[in-house]
Parts: sequence; structure tokens; C-alpha cells
Amino acid sequence: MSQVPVSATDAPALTVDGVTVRFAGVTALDCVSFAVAPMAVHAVIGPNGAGKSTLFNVVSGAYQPENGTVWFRGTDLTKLQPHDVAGLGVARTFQNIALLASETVEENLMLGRHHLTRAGIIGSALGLPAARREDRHHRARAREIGAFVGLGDKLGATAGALSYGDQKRVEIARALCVEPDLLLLDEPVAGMNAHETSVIAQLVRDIRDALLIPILLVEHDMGMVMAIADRVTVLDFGRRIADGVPDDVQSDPDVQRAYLGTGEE
Ligand SMILES: Nc1ncnc2c1ncn2[C@@H]1O[C@H](COP(=O)(O)OP(=O)(O)OP(=O)(O)O)[C@@H](O)[C@H]1O
Repeated sequence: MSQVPVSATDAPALTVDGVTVRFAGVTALDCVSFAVAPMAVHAVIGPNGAGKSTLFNVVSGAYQPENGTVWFRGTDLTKLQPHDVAGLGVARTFQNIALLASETVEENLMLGRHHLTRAGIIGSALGLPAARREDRHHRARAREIGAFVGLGDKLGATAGALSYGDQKRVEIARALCVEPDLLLLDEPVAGMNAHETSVIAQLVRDIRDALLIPILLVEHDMGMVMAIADRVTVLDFGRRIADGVPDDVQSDPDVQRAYLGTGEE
């Protein structure tokens, strides 16, 4: 596995360097580079087809780029499979809700703890004391995280019966149950009304402030991004056309052209 030195304390938490992805004639990402600072909420925005999902899939290990690297904690994530990326402390949510609809919120959160358990399936199935102790510990932590995201009174509810906004919160809580060092949020407010959007926006900020981890956010909702992001990278047709603080990005002529040109937002 390739290694780079991680020495400076202000070194980026994540470095995307020259990433190119092509699909049968379409250049989805064209030599894209940017860095995510520690503890930053870093948004990636862009019109439809700009390459945002592709970028997310590269960072989470689902796609391997044709060129480029993604450095996290001294490791090039592009050389890893998704479960190894997750094992390094990278947790993600999905654009489409992916919960066990017939299970309770608590059981869905427990799925996020799975990789942290040691007792194994046989120990748990036999109800061995060590397995029971471990289960209690992880359940307590899952409940704590459920309460943190505002679902403390819904831990026993069936996930599929919750409102859309609450289901999104379960997804985010499940990602937090992994105890991540980097959180990837894929369009967390897609399909939400203004109230639900502001609740999730506040939650994203709370997560960063409480856990002090960087959050990479792919999002369409420009208002939400401008309100909560510390830094914004803008993609258009697979190219990085802007990268900076929200105010600068918003007034960037290339960004305005990209959005107006597609009639978006
Ligand atoms: N698996 C694939 N096979 C072929 N082309 C793909 C594939 N995935 C994405 N593309 C193409 O790559 C480009 C970037 O797509 P991507 O989904 O990453 O954009 P996006 O910014 O996430 O778009 P949206 O906002 O609509 O979700 C598009 O032209 C898309 O059609």
C-alpha cells in the first residue's frame, strides 16, 4: 500500500489529486483536485451530470479512477475496496435511503456498530457473557448517537414508518455509529422541504462541532451549502471550475454561468 508522510498538523484531512474518470466516451471527472481541511464542512456542488456522484464513488472506493489519487490518513484510497475505505474510518450516506425498513431505528443503528464488535456471530447467537456485555456497550452508544441526531424518542419505531426527514436522520446516525474520521454525505437534503432542510443543515454543523471531523457533502441545495459549508468546490462537466469560501464561489462568473447555462437552481 502506498504511503505519504503525514506530519504537518494543518495538513488536509483528505486530498483529491488529479482524479480522472471516464465512462465510454464521457469524461465524468477531468483531472479534479481539491483538499478538505480538518474539521471542515466541504461541499461539492455542480449542475446535473457535473460529476459529483462519481467523485463520491471514487472517494468511497466504489469506483477506481483512470488517473489520480485520493489521500486520507497517509493512504491512497483509490487502491482500496469500499470495505477497506470504510475500515479506515470513512463513513457515507447514500442519495437514496438504504435502511432496513422493517427493523427498528435502534437495530438499524446497530448495523453501523457491526464492524466494531469482537464477539462474533456464534458468541452472540449463544448469548455468551462477553457477547452480551459487548452488545450492551454498543447498544448504549447507538442509543446515544440516536439521541444526538434527535431520534431519542424513536429508537423503538420501525424505520420504514418514519417520515422521510427522520429516515435521513437514521442514515446519518448509522454512519456516525461507525465512529468515522471522515463523513461523506450524499445529497442529505434531497427531496426535503425548507423546514426539514434547515433541521439537517443544523445537524451537519452539530456533527462537525461535536465530533470535530471533516464532512464532505455533495448537495444540490445551493442555499443549504452556502449556509453551512466552510469551503465549496464546484464541478461542471467533470471539471473543477471553482474552489473557495462560499461567498467567493457564489459570485464567481464561471459558477454563475454554469448554473444559468443549464437553467439549474
Ligand atoms: N456508470 C456510468 N456509466 C456511464 N456514464 C456514467 C455513469 N455514471 C455517471 N455517468 C456519466 O458521468 C457524468 C457525471 O455523472 P454524475 O452522476 O457523477 O454527475 P452528478 O453531478 O452526480 O449528477 P446529478 O446531480 O444529476 O446526480 C454524466 O455525464 C453521467 O451521465
